[in-house]
Amino acid sequence: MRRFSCINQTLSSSTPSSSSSSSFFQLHTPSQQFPLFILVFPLKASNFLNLRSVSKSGSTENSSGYVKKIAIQIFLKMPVSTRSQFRNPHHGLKEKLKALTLLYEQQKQTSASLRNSYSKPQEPKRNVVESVMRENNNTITMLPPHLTNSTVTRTFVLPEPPSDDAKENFAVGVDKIVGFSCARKPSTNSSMVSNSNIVARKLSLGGNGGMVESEKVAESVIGEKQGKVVGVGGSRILVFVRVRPMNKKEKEAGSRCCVKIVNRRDVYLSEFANENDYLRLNRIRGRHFTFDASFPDSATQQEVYSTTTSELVEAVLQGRNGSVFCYGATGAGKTYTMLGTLENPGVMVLAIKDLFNKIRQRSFDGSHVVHLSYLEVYNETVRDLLSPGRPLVLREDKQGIVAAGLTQYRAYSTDEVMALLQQGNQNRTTEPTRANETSSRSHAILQVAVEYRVRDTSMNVVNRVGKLSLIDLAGSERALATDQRTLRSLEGANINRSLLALSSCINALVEGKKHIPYRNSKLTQLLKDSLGGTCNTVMIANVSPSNLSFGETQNTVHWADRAKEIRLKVSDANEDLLPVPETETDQAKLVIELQKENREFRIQLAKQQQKLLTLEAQSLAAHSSPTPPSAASLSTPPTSAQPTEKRRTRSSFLAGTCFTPESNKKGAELAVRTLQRTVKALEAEIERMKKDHSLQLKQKDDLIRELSQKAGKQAVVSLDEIGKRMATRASLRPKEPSNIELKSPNHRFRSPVAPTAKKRSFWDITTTNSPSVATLNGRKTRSHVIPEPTTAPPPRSSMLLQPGFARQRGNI
Ligand SMILES: Nc1ncnc2c1ncn2[C@@H]1O[C@H](COP(=O)(O)OP(=O)(O)OP(=O)(O)O)[C@@H](O)[C@H]1O
Repeated sequence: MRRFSCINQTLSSSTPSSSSSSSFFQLHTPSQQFPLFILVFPLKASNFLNLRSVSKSGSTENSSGYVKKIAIQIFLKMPVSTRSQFRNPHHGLKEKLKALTLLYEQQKQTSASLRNSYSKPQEPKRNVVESVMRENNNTITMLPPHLTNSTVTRTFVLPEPPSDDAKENFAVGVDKIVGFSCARKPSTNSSMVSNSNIVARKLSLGGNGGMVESEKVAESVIGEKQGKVVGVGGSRILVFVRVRPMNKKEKEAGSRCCVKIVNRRDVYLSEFANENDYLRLNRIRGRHFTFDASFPDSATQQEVYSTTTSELVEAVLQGRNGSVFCYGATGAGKTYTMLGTLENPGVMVLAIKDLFNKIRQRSFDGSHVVHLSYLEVYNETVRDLLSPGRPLVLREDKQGIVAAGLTQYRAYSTDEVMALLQQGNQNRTTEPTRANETSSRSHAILQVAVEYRVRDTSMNVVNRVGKLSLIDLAGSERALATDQRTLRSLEGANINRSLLALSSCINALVEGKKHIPYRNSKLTQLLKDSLGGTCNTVMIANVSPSNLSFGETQNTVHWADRAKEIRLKVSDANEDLLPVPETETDQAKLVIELQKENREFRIQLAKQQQKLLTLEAQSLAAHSSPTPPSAASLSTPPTSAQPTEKRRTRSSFLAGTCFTPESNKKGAELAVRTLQRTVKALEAEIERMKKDHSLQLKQKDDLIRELSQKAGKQAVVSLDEIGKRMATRASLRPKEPSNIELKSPNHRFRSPVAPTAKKRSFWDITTTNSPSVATLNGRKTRSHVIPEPTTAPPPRSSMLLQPGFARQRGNI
């Protein structure tokens, strides 16, 4: 018995906490001591070593053999059910699994508690399990009612957004499960913790697509500057991803967001699956991609345009080709991105507006001509959207693939283009499908060609043509996603066919194959220039945020990621040197020479003006001479006709002797004072002249009044007498020498007998025609005919009385 107890002790110490120890004790529950020995059999060799040592210490020889014997006896005495436990090979494994599960749970709880204490440092540490439970409870209250009944089994943790320059795929701990909300604002930690029956698996690296090696990034030609993606040299396609907002249908279906944009570039895809779907849970993968820029559902149309396309518009104006195309599942927002709505115009509209604005700004350097065409590829036929008719045939010429007979409209303004675009869209094939009410069933290509001529430095005429292709692809789709009706499925098949051809081309281009299968579809033929040619290309991948469209989203993002690797040929400006006729060259040369001459003259003129200003300044300084100007000179202000000689002599005088540099300041002060005095004198003179003038006017009016009163009293006199006694204002004026030439227009109204009167005035004409007026010296007038005033001197000749005459005071 002593030996047995020793063995028991040894066993207990060798298996302190393992599951085998627990089963060991369970087997001990019978009161007999025998079962103690039963466990000896499964024990390892080390235990036997212990046994041996015990037996040695207990001076028992061959103890193991003895023990074996007893054990066998006991074993044989055992009931069959108990014996079978030892034969079952899986029994130990099960126990091990149980122990591991327990260990895992413990570790999980520990990490949860650590995380909890990190996110909420104020909270006192508490039991790990309790903490996890509390989190879970929180989440339950946030879930929709149909989800709250489900069993809470897992904790979800949102990955910390990687820092801006993190180039690795995001990965969390092996056993962590991640998921995130689709709220526009960054979600809080608590909202990330989900316990529904839908679980999201950890984002893991999924194939090549997710790989963003540092070299790749370093090699990347993209630079991000103030939110703008800048392509350098356009050596590869720029790829962008745009997530549309969740629509009503998706919200009603209780779908969850499976796309998350981080740092404006990184896209995280997360698949959600029912937690009971074990097989699927094992297969699904979250993925991480990086693009040139990624737009969340809150991004505006303008943001998308300025980040993706505005650079292309600039390049088109320099004679380069550019194309933008949207790719994505049906209803993912391609048409919204390209066309937009009236309130939120899309890339096509914004690009055209921008193009015309830029043309207006730079129209000085050449004449721009804008041509526009709009076509669709529907069921593998090319149709003109601006003037619908028969299908068009694609031909290849030196410009590339062209649709023969396609209407090229010359556009002069943005409004005109808008109208054409609207007209084209009305002709475009759209049908409601299950996935989208206004599903585009065709690929639409709007092409704007800008042609302009400029002269280079050697006066050659250079013709530049830049083309911008804006492409709204039809949605890639599954037949189930649309309709099963014949026409729709045929459309779908054709759409998929062309998209498949597109993806084959992308693959071939990425792999650097010599043969690119452009000819597989009309779409790829038309996109040949955009994909592998000398063209700056932008691809916008549109995705839905809903987990119900996860498959389509993953496909789209996968292809977008592939497309990133497409290299483009270096694009030169499309320039042609045009032959210029000789006469035109001569004219152009003449124009240039004249312009040059003109410039020189302008410079000379500016210099002369400068000189004049200097002279005027000097003349001002001359006025500030120590001898103040005389009163006479003050009363007669200097006119522009004043001889400059005088000023020059003064300036030379100043420069010569009178003023030394020391006395300059004094002289300037003196000049200011003198000028002030001059100004005052001039003002006084003006005032005096004003008074004189008003006095003269008053006197003149008095005289007129007096004369007219006298005229009323006079009897009728003979015409001869009247002729002799007529008084006019002119008669009151001092007599002028007859040889003075009249210069002022007022003089025209003076006496018609004046030998200097050259023109007949309005007065002359009207009075000549009036029958009732008197005739003076054979000339009819409308003058005031008055009897001879007693005071007035007898007039030498008849005069016209005109208002507003200035006369000298002394004559009245
Ligand atoms: N960024 C967005 N903001 C607001 N609404 C959007 C956005 N993107 C798409 N939508 C809306 O989603 C719906 C489907 O978009 P749209 O028609 O552009 O999809 P699509 O990819 O062109 O589909 P299809 O390939 O079937 O033509 C439209 O009602 C559109 O207004």
